[in-house]
Amino acid sequence: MEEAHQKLHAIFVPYPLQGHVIPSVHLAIKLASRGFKITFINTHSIHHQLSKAQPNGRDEDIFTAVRQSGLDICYTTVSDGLPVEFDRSLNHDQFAAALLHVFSAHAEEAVAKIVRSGQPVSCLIADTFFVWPSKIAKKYGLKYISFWTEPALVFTLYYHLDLLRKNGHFGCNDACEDTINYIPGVRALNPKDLTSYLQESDISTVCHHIIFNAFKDVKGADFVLCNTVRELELEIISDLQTKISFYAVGPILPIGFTKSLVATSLWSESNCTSWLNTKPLGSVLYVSFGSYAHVTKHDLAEIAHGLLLSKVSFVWVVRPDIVSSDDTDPLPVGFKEEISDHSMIIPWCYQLHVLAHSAIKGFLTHCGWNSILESIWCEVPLLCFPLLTDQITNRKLVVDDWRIGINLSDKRPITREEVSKNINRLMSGKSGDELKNEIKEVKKRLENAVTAEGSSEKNMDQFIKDLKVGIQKKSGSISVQYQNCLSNSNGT
Ligand SMILES: O=c1ccn([C@@H]2O[C@H](COP(=O)(O)OP(=O)(O)O[C@H]3O[C@H](CO)[C@@H](O)[C@H](O)[C@H]3O)[C@@H](O)[C@H]2O)c(=O)[nH]1
Repeated sequence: MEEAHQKLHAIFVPYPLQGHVIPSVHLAIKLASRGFKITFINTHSIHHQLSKAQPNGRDEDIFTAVRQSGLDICYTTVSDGLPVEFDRSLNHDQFAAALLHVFSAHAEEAVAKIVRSGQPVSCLIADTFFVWPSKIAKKYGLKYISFWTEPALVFTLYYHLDLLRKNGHFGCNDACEDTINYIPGVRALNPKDLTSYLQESDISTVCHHIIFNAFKDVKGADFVLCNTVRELELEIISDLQTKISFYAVGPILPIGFTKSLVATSLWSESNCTSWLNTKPLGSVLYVSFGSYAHVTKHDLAEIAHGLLLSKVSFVWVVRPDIVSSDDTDPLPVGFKEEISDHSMIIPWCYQLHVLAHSAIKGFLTHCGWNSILESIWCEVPLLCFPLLTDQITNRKLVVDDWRIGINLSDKRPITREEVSKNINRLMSGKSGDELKNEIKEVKKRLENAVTAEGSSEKNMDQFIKDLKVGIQKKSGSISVQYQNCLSNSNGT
């Protein structure tokens, strides 16, 4: 009874995309193992895809197994405003518009329902890319904890949009090409390393509206948790902490690397362990472009031919919608036959297992932030082919700052010769060894951060302490707000 009384109850709403759901699930587990009660809310669509991807295809509460292990995590689902079977990958802008304009109503209804049920709720944890959490948190008297799943560098760029505008680097016809040296905590940044959205001249798109509104909303957050490590982005984080309650708590990865107890894959995982077991140590290239970005048919063909030219063995994740979900067989004719048993093509896998396998030597990646953290953790150097959003900026961190990866190509469009040359640079010779040594050093920083005395663990302790103090201070006003809110929603 005593323990139940002290438990902090957080409602957790992840952004309904694979690269956000995975770290959100693991953050939820981390918080639950620190004594939180969590109510985790997926969209119906994410839940449907997770269920379909399960070997048994069963429509289950994804947290059943962790609850049986003693963690207090409840699970529910809510509509994102679109029919479950709607092809969100093919109709990206319509999906993004639903998240921008419609999802808040469904999210609010879900929050209101939990609050009205009489359960004591103290906070709302939601992805920074949502445009509504601070308003809903305020209405229901909850602390708002914003979860940022990209590096702190990208957060600070969006946070300082006004500075980028003022200096002619964003939102003008002829964007200035001078080095960006005025963002606090960021030493110098070439405009070509800004996120794709910050480099576009049309800033009236739905994604821009999401960014503008989300970064207005995050200014009302009580806390920001970021999936990064203080030692990797020290100056940026130090500056952000002078402005907001920002905590670096990464890398948020499944503990111990054993298969996660919670289903987090949106596609069925192919098992390539037996095949990898037949390959010599450090001989295979892992290729994956994450869950979200599309590759053009031209680039896909050049990568395919470049892989063949390199003669390196590879495991390539070719998602069913990698080019587009209405082009289900986009690889060059005869490619699959040509690779035979030398290499492997799969639609999806449990990436952490593959990266951790001793046969894997390098990772050709789109530079999604989770993939970068996972690759560092497994000490696998990266071959970078960023496609959009933060991936452009993440490449700069990997290649220019930390020197743990190289570019797939310095020119666009990419050519098969360039692809093959750089695969061989990564997989053999001096540059491969240098990258391996560097990545071992960076891995140490990640590893140290999550030890009991490490920065991320301490930041997590501090966050929980600060949250409790904040909740205690606000408890008087919370109950008043909460009562008002209940009266309003009951129409009294
Ligand atoms: O076959 C696969 C391929 C990927 N993954 C996992 O899927 C996640 C992919 O995440 P990420 O590498 O970050 O790429 P995206 O799916 O593209 O993630 C989106 O979200 C990220 C975090 O916000 C951003 O950094 C990216 O740019 C954005 O596209 C990782 O955890 C991978 O381990 C698998 O489990 N199996």
